Amino acid sequence: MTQPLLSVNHLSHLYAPGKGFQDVSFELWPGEVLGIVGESGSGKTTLLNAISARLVPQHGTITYQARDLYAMSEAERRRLLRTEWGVVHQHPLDGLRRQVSAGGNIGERLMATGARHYGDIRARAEQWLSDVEIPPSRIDDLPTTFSGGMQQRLQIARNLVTRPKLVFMDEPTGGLDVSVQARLLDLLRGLVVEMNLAVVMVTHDLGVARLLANRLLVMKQGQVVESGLTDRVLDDPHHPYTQLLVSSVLQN
Ligand SMILES: Nc1ncnc2c1ncn2[C@@H]1O[C@H](COP(=O)(O)OP(=O)(O)OP(=O)(O)O)[C@@H](O)[C@H]1O
Repeated sequence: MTQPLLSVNHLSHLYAPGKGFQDVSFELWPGEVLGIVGESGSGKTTLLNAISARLVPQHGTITYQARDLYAMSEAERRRLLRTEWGVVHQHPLDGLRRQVSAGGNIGERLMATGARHYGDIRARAEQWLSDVEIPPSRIDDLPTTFSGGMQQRLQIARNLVTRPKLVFMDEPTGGLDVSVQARLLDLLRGLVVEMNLAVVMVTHDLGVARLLANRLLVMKQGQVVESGLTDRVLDDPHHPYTQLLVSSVLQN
């Protein structure tokens, strides 16, 4: 491919001075994982919402496969979110349907891409449950009966079943126990490579960023203060704020 999957150009959205993000630009290529890191309140989630078509930004443009995202109709953006894109929320129940079984949560996304045959849908849902290490015997159970780690794995299965090109993740391992987190990270890393997924991931955890992201944007008070390859940014941070972030992790 000779063009980026996603181009973000001079994007801004401010709720109030210093609250939101300002003048953010970057490109994302197929198969690339971009981590957005920075302290709480630096505008990471607001930025993620704007680039994933869930918040109309005040300024700037986003192009997805050379098409202006906000020149598309609302219906087209919604279709993208149901098919070629995925969104993994920090709190899994925000990204799952509580009243629908685990299998139904996965099958629903398949149906959005045209699958109609009940037996096939169920078989693929079972396969995905097992891929994300949920016993397929739980296929008819409601997600609310699952542990937090299982819910997060179900949310990942629901998003990836349509083989999306681009997935947005907001603190995908936040709020989970350390051991559950480590297994989930391994699983995610494997899936990202295997499916050649492009990912934009918000995290305040530099360990998660190091494991998953190829490139990082470091945000402070709504502005990108540094960007580059993950190893370069974390091993040789140039901006004093990045240096502070990295050293505060080392001291912990
Ligand atoms: N809907 C909103 N209306 C007004 N202000 C908002 C709104 N959403 C977020 N903010 C403010 O914008 C700033 C950026 O918030 P945002 O959630 O994007 O930061 P963040 O870096 O993701 O932080 P965290 O890691 O704590 O989630 C914060 O000061 C927040 O209070």
